[in-house]
Amino acid sequence: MLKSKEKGENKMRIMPSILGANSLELHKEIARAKESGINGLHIDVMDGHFVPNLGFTAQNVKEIKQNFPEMEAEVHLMVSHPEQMITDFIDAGADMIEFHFESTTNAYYLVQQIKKAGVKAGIVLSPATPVSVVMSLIEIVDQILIMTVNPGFGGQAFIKEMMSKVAEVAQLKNAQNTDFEIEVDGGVNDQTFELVKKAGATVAVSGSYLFKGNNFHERLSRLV
Ligand SMILES: O=C(CO)[C@@H](O)[C@H](O)COP(=O)(O)O
Ligand SMILES: [Co+2]
Repeated sequence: MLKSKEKGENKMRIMPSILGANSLELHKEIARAKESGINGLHIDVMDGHFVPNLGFTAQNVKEIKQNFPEMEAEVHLMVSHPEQMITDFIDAGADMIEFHFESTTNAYYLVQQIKKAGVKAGIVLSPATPVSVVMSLIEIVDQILIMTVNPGFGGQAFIKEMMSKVAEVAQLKNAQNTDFEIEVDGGVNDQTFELVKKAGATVAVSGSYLFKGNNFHERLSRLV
């Protein structure tokens, strides 16, 4: 993709992670985000194997899209063998599927498969994975996600050392004249957001910070 010309104020996009929401009131929680002007949701999928926790399913994604068709559904796969699952999430209506580089032996092929279905593809790097692994993918991915916590749970502390990786990806993006989003996920709140923005991220996932308070809108406005 060619780099877009427009460069004004770097207004970041916020993707609320519904893992931080009250699961018994998911419809209300998503409506709360929507009323605050949110147009996309981050949906964590876990298999109890790649990470020691369980998350949302393709059926959940389908129901979210049925109830909130205008919300972009960004699916974060934290599973072993993501290639065995992408069809389910494509059929469920996912708009973006991102999977961990560490979880598959053929990341390039998987990105191709996702994109062939008309869905955006993202690659995710866990904290220990260096940025260099994405070199062969930057021409074809829509998003690179730098994890700012170890994957698996919401509510963890932000790893600020990951900011050098975000800056490295931002530099690569400039140098290569390619266009993709740079996302961070984990521990993003009103204390850490500025670091993320300064490092060059364009999208930030935030779960517990946004959902655990009783004023979603007020918390969001402290970020953007
Ligand atoms: O993928 C993950 C965790 O593995 C995230 O999407 C979390 O759900 C973000 O939650 P907070 O750290 O913002 O509470
Ligand atoms: Co996530």
